[in-house]
Amino acid sequence: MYQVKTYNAIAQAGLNTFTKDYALNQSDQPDAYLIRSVNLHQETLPKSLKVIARAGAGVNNVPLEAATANGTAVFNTPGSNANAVKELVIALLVIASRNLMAAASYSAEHTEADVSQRTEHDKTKFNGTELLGKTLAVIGLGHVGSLVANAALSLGMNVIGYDPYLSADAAWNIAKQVQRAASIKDAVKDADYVTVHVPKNEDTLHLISTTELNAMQPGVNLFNYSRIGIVDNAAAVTALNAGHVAHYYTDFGEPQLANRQDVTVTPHIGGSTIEAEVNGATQAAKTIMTYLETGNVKAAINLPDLNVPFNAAYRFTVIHENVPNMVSQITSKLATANLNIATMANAAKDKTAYTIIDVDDLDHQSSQQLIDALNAIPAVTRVRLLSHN
Ligand SMILES: NC(=O)C1=CN([C@@H]2O[C@H](COP(=O)(O)OP(=O)(O)OC[C@H]3O[C@@H](n4cnc5c(N)ncnc54)[C@H](O)[C@@H]3O)[C@@H](O)[C@H]2O)C=CC1
Ligand SMILES: O=C(O)CCC(=O)C(=O)O
Repeated sequence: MYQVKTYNAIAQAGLNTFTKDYALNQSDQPDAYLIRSVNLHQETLPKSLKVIARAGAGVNNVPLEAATANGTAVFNTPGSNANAVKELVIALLVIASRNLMAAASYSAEHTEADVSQRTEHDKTKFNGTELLGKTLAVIGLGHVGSLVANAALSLGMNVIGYDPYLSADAAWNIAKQVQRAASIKDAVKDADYVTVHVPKNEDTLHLISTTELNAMQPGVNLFNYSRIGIVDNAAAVTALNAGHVAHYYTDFGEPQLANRQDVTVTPHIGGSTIEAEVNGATQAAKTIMTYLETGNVKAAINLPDLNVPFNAAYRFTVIHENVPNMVSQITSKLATANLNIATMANAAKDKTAYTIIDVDDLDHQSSQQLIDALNAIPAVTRVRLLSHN
């Protein structure tokens, strides 16, 4: 029985995906974590932990180096909540263009009779603009950014995208009318609205700061529905104070953004729809089961892709450092154990490599000895033995 520890509110419909071989509990010997936004950076990952699945996109709450050193695979659920973020950003574009926050709270501030008398008079206070023909800059054109860009096009906006790392697969999702910018400055310089949809990492910290804000035209509306820190909030506040940025919308609050008419902070609700939560939890549960039962890897954050049909009786999976001579050391241990290899595959990603070896016969007496011998190879971080039962 596999032990799965969950953190945060995980959609029950997703948890129902687990088969009877999985126990959901708070075990201190978990095989898997299924998480959302919990910050794991201060946690010591237990040695039993083979996989962390993040229901959602961002993995900045997961200590990736520690996980890799522990031999723990880390996955997210790409795209599972992208539509939810897209719809929220489109709603905010409409809110921004039509002064809708102020207009919608208007009736709450007046008595019924007063409203009926004043409506026609006061409506001029809430004049807006249309999105049709306005320009949106989208920084990051992955799962969320591509949906936002395409939806904005369908509203008649001009859309300029910037994403120097766009994958070939992701490029297929972007409408050809989205113009490509060569730099952030080029993307934002004529934009009425700027939205960022990039992962948080050391390269994207303060991606939008004073230089980029100064490159925007006065009156721009800025959106950060990615992560705190991608927009330099201190620089954004300076630009708001100068009247250069008209309004800043973000999903991530901090004290300097509080109590301002020109800032809207939503409480990290970008992915908070029933549909997105079910999608994410279901995808995460399936990922955990596939990895624990077959060792196969597709789109892990810290392991290379490796997909080998599991047809043999037994499978060894070995996570190790990406250094020379590992495969020969591993196979020589199997040779010493007099084992015939049915299938073998190896792949590497950055500093980490992963080897799968299938065998048809295995003497149970000596299997633990072999696991110990593989674990004793310097640079091996985790060995697992899988079988079909
Ligand atoms: N507010 C919320 O609740 C949610 C927030 N997010 C966040 O939104 C962001 C985007 O998520 P996804 O679209 O799913 O990720 P993704 O990985 O599908 O796309 C990110 C894109 O950013 C691009 N990129 C990376 N560095 C860049 C840079 N320096 N400049 C320009 N582009 C760059 C990548 O090439 C990629 O195409 C992430 O930070 C994620 O954590 C995602 C879902 C919900
Ligand atoms: O609602 C959540 O769990 C977080 C969504 C999010 O920020 C993400 O998927 O990166």
